[in-house]
Amino acid sequence: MMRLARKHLDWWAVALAVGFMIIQVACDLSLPTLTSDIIDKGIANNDIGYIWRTGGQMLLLSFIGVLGAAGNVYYASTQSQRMGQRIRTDLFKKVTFSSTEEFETVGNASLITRTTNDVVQIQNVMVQMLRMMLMAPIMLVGAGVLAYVKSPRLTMVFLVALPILAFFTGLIMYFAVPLFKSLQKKIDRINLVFREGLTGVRVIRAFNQDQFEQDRFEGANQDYTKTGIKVFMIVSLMFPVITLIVSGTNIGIVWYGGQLIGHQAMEVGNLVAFMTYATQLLISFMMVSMVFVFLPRAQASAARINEVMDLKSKINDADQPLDLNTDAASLTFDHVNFRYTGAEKLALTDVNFTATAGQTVAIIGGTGSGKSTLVNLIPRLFDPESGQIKLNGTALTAMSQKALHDAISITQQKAVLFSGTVRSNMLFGMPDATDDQIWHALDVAQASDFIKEEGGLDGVVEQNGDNFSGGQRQRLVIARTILKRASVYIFDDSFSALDFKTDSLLRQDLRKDEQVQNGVTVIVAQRVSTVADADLILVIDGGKIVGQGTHDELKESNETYQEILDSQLRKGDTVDA
Ligand SMILES: Nc1ncnc2c1ncn2[C@@H]1O[C@H](COP(=O)(O)OP(=O)(O)OP(=O)(O)O)[C@@H](O)[C@H]1O
Repeated sequence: MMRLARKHLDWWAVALAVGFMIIQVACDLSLPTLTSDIIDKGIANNDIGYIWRTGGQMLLLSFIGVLGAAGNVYYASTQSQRMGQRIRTDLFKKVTFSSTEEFETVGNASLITRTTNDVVQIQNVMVQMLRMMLMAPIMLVGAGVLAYVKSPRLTMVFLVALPILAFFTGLIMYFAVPLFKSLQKKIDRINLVFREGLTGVRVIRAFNQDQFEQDRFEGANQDYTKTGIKVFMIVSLMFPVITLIVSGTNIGIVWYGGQLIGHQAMEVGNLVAFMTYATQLLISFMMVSMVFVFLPRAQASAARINEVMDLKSKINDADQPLDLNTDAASLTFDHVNFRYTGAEKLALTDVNFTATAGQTVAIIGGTGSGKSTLVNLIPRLFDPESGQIKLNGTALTAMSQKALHDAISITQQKAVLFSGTVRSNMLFGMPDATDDQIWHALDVAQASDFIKEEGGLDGVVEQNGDNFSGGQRQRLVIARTILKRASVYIFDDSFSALDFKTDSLLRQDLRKDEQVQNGVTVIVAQRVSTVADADLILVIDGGKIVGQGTHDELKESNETYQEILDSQLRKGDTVDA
């Protein structure tokens, strides 16, 4: 928590919050003494002028006290909100610009809770700390000293009241703190079930699992609610206990103070002032305790946020990145081995090939054979265990990730679109593209017809592109990939959602596109018809390249390729390149 506070609070604003708080506390503490003076000097001597003067002073001090409180609230609130905003920005940056592998250990649902709810916990405690944690100790010491000045003997009452108060507060904290900590984990669980329910809503309905999912969510929801009720019941005990102790202390003070007045060892005004100081002292004590009750929850939240911020990305830039030559495109895999973290087996073994500008490399293989793994190494989503990948003659690890990503245009297996318009989605890879360039990319991707029907480039794209069919979404992301000027164009299983005719037309147009032909094209596919016209086909099986060559060469000599070909021809597919 301190680490986050040090990083995200403006210390000048904290200093101002402290300054305003000191003004407020000083005014609050001076009022009981003035009340006592009015009683003992003004009323006792029937001095109306003194009463007016002192009353006026009290009014002025109250007004200054209110200004102090307002100043403190202003800085406490703005600083805690700013702190929240800055933490959220940092978290988002960290998640967006780091490699994905590390975040899998935290999980998406928990990441969202950490960016939202955990940050709110910290904000709430920070505003309390900047108010109560500052006010309470000053008030506690100030009221204690002033009460002692009024009557040292009567101060003994606190020797009884404070330990009782400390005992009950300790008891409440003992039970509440662990529950507060577990609340955050239970919110994670709610988010997880909610997210799964939301993203899988169609599957849930299709399999008639609505009730099962609802029960699962209800379970998580009830678990959170029960813990929440328990913890807030425990905390709410604090108020009656404090009221009881404050009232008990006042009774003690009146009883003992009355005796002192009877023996003329104390004045009435001083007793009234003493009672006010006693209340201020006990309430301050309670406020400090309350912060200590809520602090552990915020500490737990801070630890969860720091855990994300401390995640070290395995993919880093070289100290002095080399420039990337973009004139002559080439892609080389030089004896590349790759293993997923913690996996026993290599996911890719000794992958070796080179492709140059204008060439198309196609990767074909069965499900789980390692096709996506291979292409994911190109944008450095992961780094090889051994061997080297070179882009335009430079090792990927020797250039900056920004230069690398600038030189790659990729369509992932899952078509990802963002809410906005067709144009805003297209400009994602090339912000300065003209409308003509966008229409050309849409033409090549066989997408212009339906885009014209859907309102042109200003047509709305809903979240995830939900207002388009799977095949249309796929064509839109292919167009986005074509639009970007790059050295390597990667299409990871992008043509599988297209019908044979569209697939064939698209590849024909891709071959004619000058910009794409200036780079290397990598196509991942399961259909032989999609890869048949490639310059180099890599047949992959169990992470190994078991054959490479052209369609005609592989058809003659490669057993795995022949098996794939046979199975697809049997199913009635045609190899129409
Ligand atoms: N993040 C991951 N962590 C661990 N293992 C993984 C991960 N992603 C994939 N694998 C494993 O690596 C192997 C290759 O997976 P990959 O996704 O590259 O296959 P693919 O050929 O693209 O399959 P498909 O055609 O079904 O998409 C599989 O055995 C898979 O279980």
